[in-house]
Amino acid sequence: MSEAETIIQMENVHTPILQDISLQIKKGEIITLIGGSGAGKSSLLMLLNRLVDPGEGTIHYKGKDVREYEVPELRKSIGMVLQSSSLFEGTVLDNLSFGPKLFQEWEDDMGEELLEHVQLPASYLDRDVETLSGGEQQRVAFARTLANRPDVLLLDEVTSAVDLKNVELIEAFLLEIVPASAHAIIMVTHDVKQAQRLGDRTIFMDGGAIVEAGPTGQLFADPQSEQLQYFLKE
Ligand SMILES: Nc1ncnc2c1ncn2[C@@H]1O[C@H](COP(=O)(O)OP(=O)(O)OP(=O)(O)O)[C@@H](O)[C@H]1O
Repeated sequence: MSEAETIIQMENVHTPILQDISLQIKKGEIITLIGGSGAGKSSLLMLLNRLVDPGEGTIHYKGKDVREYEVPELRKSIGMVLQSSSLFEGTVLDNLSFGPKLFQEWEDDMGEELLEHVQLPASYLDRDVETLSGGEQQRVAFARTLANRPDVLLLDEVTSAVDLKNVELIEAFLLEIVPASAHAIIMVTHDVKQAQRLGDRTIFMDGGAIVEAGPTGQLFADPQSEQLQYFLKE
């Protein structure tokens, strides 16, 4: 089997919050990012789509420094979904079509197709987003991000405010998306069981640094650092 292509490479990145972050993410990987509150997980995600730039070090996306991309182009290709989605006022269709219309890529049958991915019926296209449940809103937020056909998804606590049924649905389509379109997913989660269910590799952060990283099964079965051992006991 040929070696999977590196899609993201961070080298010795420092910010006021993060210390010496180096990592490599390959196409098709799901990376789960764990660590206590304030460990720097969200800060790391924000570097990847240029919500923050490093003080020192470099970040390459598809072989090119992220600072060489136009920001809208980068954020189209590296999509982000947060814990509580901030959908725009209006209908589901308004939300789904917004990004693709900016890039003249909207086609009429896309709405239905996008909702299918997140298991919502086509009739939802005309629903005002305010009338949806929290879990449904979160699924629409995913569909809105997927509408831009991103190659990488950054997910920050995306299931922590939804019920179990929606957690299961979201996890199921995440596991489908990666093999179907070779997206890489970098996912912050407080739920270590979720990290184990989804992650190919897991990164454990503490104090703004990566303390330990490795194949998920191995990391949980045999944590090396005292910090991770302590974190898993909590
Ligand atoms: N804009 C900011 N200005 C100053 N400090 C910040 C800013 N954003 C984050 N921090 C601090 O940086 C540290 C890391 O925050 P970050 O949100 O990345 O952690 P996290 O691991 O995602 O935490 P949580 O799990 O609680 O969301 C925290 O101490 C936080 O208070």
